[in-house]
Amino acid sequence: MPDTSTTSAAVPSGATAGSGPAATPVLDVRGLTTHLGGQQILGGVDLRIDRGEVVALLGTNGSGKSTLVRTLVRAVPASGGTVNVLGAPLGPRVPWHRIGYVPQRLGAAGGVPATVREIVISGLLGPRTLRKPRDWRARVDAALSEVGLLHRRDQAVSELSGGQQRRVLIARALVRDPELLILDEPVAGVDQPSQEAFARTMTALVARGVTVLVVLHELGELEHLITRTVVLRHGTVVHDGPAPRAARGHDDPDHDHEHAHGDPTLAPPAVVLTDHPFCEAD
Ligand SMILES: Nc1ncnc2c1ncn2[C@@H]1O[C@H](COP(=O)(O)OP(=O)(O)OP(=O)(O)O)[C@@H](O)[C@H]1O
Repeated sequence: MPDTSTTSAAVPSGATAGSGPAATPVLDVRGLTTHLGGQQILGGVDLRIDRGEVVALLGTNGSGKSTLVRTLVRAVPASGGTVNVLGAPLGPRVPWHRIGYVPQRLGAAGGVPATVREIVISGLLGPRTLRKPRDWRARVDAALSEVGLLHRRDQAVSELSGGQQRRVLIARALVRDPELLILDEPVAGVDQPSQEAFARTMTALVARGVTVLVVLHELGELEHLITRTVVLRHGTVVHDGPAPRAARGHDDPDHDHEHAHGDPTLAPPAVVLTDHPFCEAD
């Protein structure tokens, strides 16, 4: 894996992300390139996210959204550029315990005879320690309550619906009490109750000031929370700006919103490591 830490000089390591324009960004990505299977997937991505922002990452299928977030959590290696996360260059100095990641798929848990609680507990384990914190029971129960699955905690995760399994992964991320939450299509194909539970969870997290990067195909129930949209196309950012907001209904010919009609990727469209904490076998 390339060590991007040696090329990163944007932010002094250990700096604390704060508020205000001069504060250290939660995420600072410059010229990021990623290759997979011998092909360039990300072609020089620039992205800055400040504390408290809720950023939706959009784009058509295959535009590179998952590759970008997987690169940010070191699930796939960067091949160029610099990335700083919570003030540290991408690598072991990043405070991974302050970051929650929800992958697109259940990954390693699929087919494994683990209970809901065991999956969530795994979110408390770090890359260098398998020891649970003393208050693990309370934290696990709180995270499961947050996603409405406390009553399922002793059930095998394989017995849950796809939407419920996704909620377990969200609880696994929340149990870390993250400052930065990265989610990859958390509501794609999930049942309505799970979508509503997710929207309630996100509303509570945003109210607490958690910074969010979420891959989405459509803003849907999260539209009111999104502060910025970033659109990828062919592995590069083609739009980075305020979330489009319809002032009148979309059927109204005089409706007013900020996205370009001619470009479907700009319409209100369509939200996981060895020495890293989120290794997924998907
Ligand atoms: N492990 C891999 N090896 C080779 N190519 C890959 C790999 N993973 C993804 N790709 C390719 O990278 C491109 C971007 O895929 P990615 O999953 O990042 O897109 P996406 O925008 O998240 O798509 P979707 O919306 O369908 O999830 C696609 O062309 C895909 O085929």
